[in-house]
Amino acid sequence: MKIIVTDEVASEGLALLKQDPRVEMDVRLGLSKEELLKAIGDYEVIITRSGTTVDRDVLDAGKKLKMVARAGVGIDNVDVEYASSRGVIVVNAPFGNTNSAAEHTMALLLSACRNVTVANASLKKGEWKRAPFTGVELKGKTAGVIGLGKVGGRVATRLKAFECEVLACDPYIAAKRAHDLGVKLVTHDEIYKNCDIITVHTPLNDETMGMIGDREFGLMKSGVIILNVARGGVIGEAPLLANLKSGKIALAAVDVWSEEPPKTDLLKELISQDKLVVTPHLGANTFEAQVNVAVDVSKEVLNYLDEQPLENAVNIPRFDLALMDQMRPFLNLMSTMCDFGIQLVDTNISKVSFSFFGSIAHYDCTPITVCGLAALLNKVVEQDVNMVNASLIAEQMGIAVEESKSTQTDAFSNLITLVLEGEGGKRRLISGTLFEGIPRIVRLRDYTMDFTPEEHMLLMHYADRPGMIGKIGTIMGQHEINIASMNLGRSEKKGEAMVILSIDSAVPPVVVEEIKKATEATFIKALHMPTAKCNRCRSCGN
Ligand SMILES: NC(=O)c1ccc[n+]([C@@H]2O[C@H](COP(=O)([O-])OP(=O)(O)OC[C@H]3O[C@@H](n4cnc5c(N)ncnc54)[C@H](O)[C@@H]3O)[C@@H](O)[C@H]2O)c1
Ligand SMILES: O=C(O)[C@H](O)COP(=O)(O)O
Repeated sequence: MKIIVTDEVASEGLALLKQDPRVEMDVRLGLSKEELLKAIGDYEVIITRSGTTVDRDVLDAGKKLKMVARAGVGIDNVDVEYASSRGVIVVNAPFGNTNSAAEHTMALLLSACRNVTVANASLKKGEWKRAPFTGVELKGKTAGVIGLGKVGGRVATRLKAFECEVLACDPYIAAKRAHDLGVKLVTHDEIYKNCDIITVHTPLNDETMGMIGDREFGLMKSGVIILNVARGGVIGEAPLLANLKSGKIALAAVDVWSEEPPKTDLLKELISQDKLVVTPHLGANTFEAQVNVAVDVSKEVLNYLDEQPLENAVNIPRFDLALMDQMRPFLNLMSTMCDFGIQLVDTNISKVSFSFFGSIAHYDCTPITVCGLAALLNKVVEQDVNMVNASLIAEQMGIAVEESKSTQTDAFSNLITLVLEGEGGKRRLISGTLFEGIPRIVRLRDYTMDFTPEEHMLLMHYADRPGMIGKIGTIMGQHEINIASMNLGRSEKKGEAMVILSIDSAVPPVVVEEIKKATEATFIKALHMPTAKCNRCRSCGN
């Protein structure tokens, strides 16, 4: 697999990939957009930081691209929605630089409060000035944390250690988190009105872009201290400059910019302000954090190569890692049922229903549904369908997807039912379960069955009468096709029968035709299930 690394990523992480014989890696830093567009077509994985914009152009040019791996938390530089539509997995490293960003926030806050940067420059110039650099203390101040996630939570804890009263605002967290951190949860406006120090720790998105602008600055106390170590643009840069100049903001510190590196006159003027401490996006730049995020994304790339579950994919529905071992056999069952079911459909599909019964229904089954959808669509569209783009492709094709769950079940502790509906209301129903971790199909239409799908099978439906099995066996024997097992479902004696044969090799179309004639089958289909090769194996779970 060819990997391109376009930002500085710690060698300790990349070493994990380099030592893998399946990986061919090129580190190409400082590429212009044109250069990246030219190069990206050769690669299956791009490893980046915030310095590389992975937009539509890059994703379109990345014809072989399977994964965008962001060695850090913010993914605002990646067009995740477009990547998803193209089936490209986006992973990040959401934990490795949290502490680094929180410590950097405190470093900037203390630098601003104690005039460290300006006093440092003054002394280095040969001056000895003390009174102009008189600072302010954190103790006793009210500090507001906007975004009480991983970084915000750590900043809150550190502010408390400095004896600040901490207010926080985050509409998406449980009140318990604020309670556990010992901070008071308030509204955005209460933060603006009451705080001496305000620090933002939200992602940059449509909701948070320009979140702090003229109105919000208008609500703030005079002499407020403002920090942005989250993303450029969360605090409006023009109003920040205006309020720094007017003195409404006493001090500020900014690590992140709407344009990096900053080139506009506005940003240059903002950066030049004495009351503003600035750094060039250094929040995550500690040796510790860089090793952490590099190792984390490299492990994700290896997980992808090994077909193991991804821990930090941002555009794939997934189970909690703790549940993964328990759920993997159900993913296999679902793929098997879908591979089987789709071969029975001879019209366009208009609706797919996935129903989960029994103890499995206690869990979020979305990953199993999406896995099934991907298995189905892979068989019907040219495009490569995976768990990233399956739902989107179904929507584009006008296929309705339904999921239902019930903890009630009759005979099995767990049961999954797949219903495929085609044109003219044609329905195919398949129910499956796991016996000791192995997929079993236990219902086809209204027939009770019991078989483990195998690589080669023959399914048929005919009027049950004596001698049918013998006829089938004779024809198969004449063509030297060995029957491994047979399962028969009947609604009543001498009624209709549904028969499934597992065979050791494929049944050629002429033989299918011969059997059809001999049995007067109303339905007959030779099925090929390459994915079922492993169904007899009890250990690998593939
Ligand atoms: N300067 C750096 O180098 C650096 C380093 C790490 C993280 N970051 C940035 O810091 C930010 C936070 O990172 P994190 O790891 O803590 O992310 P996180 O996802 O753990 O936390 C973000 C929090 O913001 C909250 N939030 C979202 N919208 C909000 C809104 N409108 N108002 C209030 N809260 C809102 C979310 O509920 C979440 O709790 C991200 O933008 C990340 O990119 C920057
Ligand atoms: O979002 C992040 O992880 C931080 O902002 C760090 O970005 P960087 O990896 O470009 O330093």
